[in-house]
This record gives sequence, C-alpha cells and structure tokens, in this order.
Amino acid sequence: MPLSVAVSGATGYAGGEVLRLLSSHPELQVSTLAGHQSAGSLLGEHQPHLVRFADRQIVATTAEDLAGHDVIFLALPHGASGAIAAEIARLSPESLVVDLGADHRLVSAEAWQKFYGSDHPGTWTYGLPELQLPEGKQREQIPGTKRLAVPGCNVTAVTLATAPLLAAGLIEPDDLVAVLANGPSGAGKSAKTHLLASEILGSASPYGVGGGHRHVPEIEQNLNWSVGADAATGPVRISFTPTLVPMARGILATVTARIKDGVTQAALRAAVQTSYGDEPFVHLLPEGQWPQTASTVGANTSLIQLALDERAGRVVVTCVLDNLVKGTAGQALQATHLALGLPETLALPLEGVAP
Ligand SMILES: NC(=O)C1=CN([C@@H]2O[C@H](COP(=O)(O)OP(=O)(O)OC[C@H]3O[C@@H](n4cnc5c(N)ncnc54)[C@H](OP(=O)(O)O)[C@@H]3O)[C@@H](O)[C@H]2O)C=CC1
Ligand SMILES: CC(=O)N[C@@H](CCC(=O)OP(=O)(O)O)C(=O)O
Repeated sequence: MPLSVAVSGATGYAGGEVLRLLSSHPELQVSTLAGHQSAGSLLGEHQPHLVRFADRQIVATTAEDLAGHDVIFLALPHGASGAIAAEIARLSPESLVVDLGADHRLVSAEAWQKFYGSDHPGTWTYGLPELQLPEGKQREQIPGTKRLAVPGCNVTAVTLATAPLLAAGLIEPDDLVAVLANGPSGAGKSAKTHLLASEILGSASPYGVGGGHRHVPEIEQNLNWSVGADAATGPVRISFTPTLVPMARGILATVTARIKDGVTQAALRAAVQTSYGDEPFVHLLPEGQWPQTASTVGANTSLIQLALDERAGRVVVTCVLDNLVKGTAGQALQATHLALGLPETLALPLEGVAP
C-alpha cells in the first residue's frame, strides 16, 4: 500500500515541483495539499501544469491537517516551518517531516540568529546525500531519520563543486571564491519588484554581495564537515556572490580555490571522479566539456567540470543544476527515499529537457 503524503506550500515553486515528481510515484501518494492565501481554492488555479492534481482542493497549512501522514513536505518561506514542525512533532511523532526551507539546516544557533534574525528552530538530519565527508558520504546519516533538512540550490551547487577537493586535501580551505548565475525561480513565486520581467530580461545583476547572503554559513558548515572540522569554527572561508540572470530555472556555480603545492589537473579530476564516480545524479563531464544549465532542466542531475589554472595557482570548478529539482524538490525526494529505505533513484528524472 502506498505511503500517504502531505505537501504544504503546494502553490509555490518548490511545493509544485514536489507534486510534479510525486505525480506518478509508485510508493508515495499525495493525500493533502496545503497552502496559505490559496486555501479553499483548487490547485489547477495556481499550478495549471500539474493536471493530475488540478481538481484537488487546497487546505490551510495547519499541524492538524498535516499530521497523520507518513511523509510531510514543508515547502514554506523561511521561518515558517519551525513552529509548525514543533506542533507536528507533538501530534504525529512518527511522520517523516521533510523541510525544504532553511529552518533546520544550520547547526549553529548563533549563525541562524545572525543571518535569519530569529530564534534557531533546531537542527535536523542534513539531506545532501552526495556530500563528501572525510570518510564516506552524508547519505549514510539519512536512513531511518524522521526529520530531514534539505539544502537549497546555491548551497547544493557550491558544496558539490568543492567538497571532494577539500576532503582530498588538494585545495586551501580559507581561500574559496564562488560566483553564481541564478534563475529567478530560485526566489519563489510571490510578487517581488526585482523579479518583474521588465527588470530581469536583458539584464544580469549581483545580489547578496559582500558576505551577507544567508547561504554563506550553510556553505561553510558543509565544507567544514568535508574536512572533518567543526561546522561553525572550522577553517573554511568562502566569498559568495550570486547573480540574477534571465533564465527561468537553473544555477551555474563557478568556484575557484587556491591549490596546494604540486597539485595537478589529474589529481583534481581523480578526487572528483572518486567521489562521484558511482553517484547516479552527480557527474564529472569528460575533460574539456563544460556544463550548461539547459542540460539539467527538469532533471535531478548535477554536472561538474574543472580546470587547473596553473598561472593563477587556482582550480576552477563549475557545477550546474536545476534549482527546483536537484536544488530543492528532487533532492528532497531523493533524501526521503533514503530515509524510508526506498530505492534512492525512484521516480527521479536523470535526463533534462534541453533545448
Ligand atoms: N524556489 C527555489 O528554487 C527554492 C526554494 N527553496 C525553499 O523552498 C521554500 C518555498 O520556496 P518557493 O516554493 O520558492 O516559494 P513560493 O513563494 O513559490 O511559495 C511559497 C508557498 O508557501 C505558502 N506560504 C506562504 N506563506 C505561508 C505561511 N505563512 N504559512 C504557510 N504557507 C505559506 C504559499 O502559499 P499561498 O500561495 O497559498 O499563499 C506558497 O505555497 C522556501 O523556504 C525556499 O527557500 C529551496 C531551494 C530552492
Ligand atoms: C534568485 C534567488 O533569489 N535565489 C535564491 C535561492 C534560494 C535557495 O537556494 O533556497 P534556500 O534559501 O531555501 O536555500 C537566493 O539566492 O536566495
């Protein structure tokens, strides 16, 4: 018998993508769709592409309505999942709760307070299966967990690009620079002036510049883990600059790092290939072939390439993914499978829809 699922944030980009991926899932069946302002309306009014769910009514997001399902996806704005998750824990402790927002990702309460400006809601099992740790992968922490905190698109792309090189000791941890091209869907569906078509078409603009973006502590946390250091006080330092560009979906992350003396291109490639060679969703491309965001649209796939810039003494690593799939909903479903003991790749698309 399929497991029952509730999806909150069903009218949003992330919740909608969870629904798309669940629409023909063999083991998980969507029972409840929850929203906020849309409560009482039909999903088809908000997500016309999700035809199988078009006539399903949206309920308000309450712990009572979400409790009792085997799996509960929380795709809510930052800060909204902490309170409802606490209520769900009381009403429905056996449910697997999967948070697609940031509320339960950070270990450091101090970092949460500084970058999100509220009390720390807590720390759950981190849902990035391919994260390279000094020994093994983050995947090993996930089976059996009842609480999953799934990282978002920026953090996933930068972490996947960098962790294998750090874990292998090939790059300096305190001199990392990441510049990203980001599609506006990463900012969600709710109306924002800077995301109007008239603002983004034919233009590119940086944001969160100068170390202030809330993803800095999360990236540093993950990369500190990759070298076996404390999440908040470890040696990793990154300069992180995202850039809004006119493509609906996608992330292109370019990370550069100072290499340690004597490190070769072959050693850099070997570290990434060793880490991801057996991974279904993360792929190092053949030498000289550079990844394009279009190749991952709709897929739970991340593509990576690197080159040694000998004159600069730095490695350049690029990583692309679809922010709504490997950067959110696909990753959430992948980690959910691991938590439930289902096959990790179930119902997750590997191929994109380019062009
Ligand atoms: N977009 C992306 O690429 C990524 C998003 N995420 C994370 O996923 C989460 C959702 O993002 P996204 O889907 O993009 O956002 P959207 O703005 O597209 O959707 C937000 C959803 O949350 C609902 N909602 C709004 N306020 C509340 C509230 N107070 N209580 C309950 N529900 C509420 C909305 O319902 P209604 O429409 O009915 O008001 C809507 O369904 C965020 O935490 C985001 O950081 C993570 C990685 C990438
Ligand atoms: C274009 C844009 O604004 N993108 C978002 C990406 C959001 C994301 O990665 O989600 P989480 O915040 O849940 O991690 C940003 O840079 O903040």
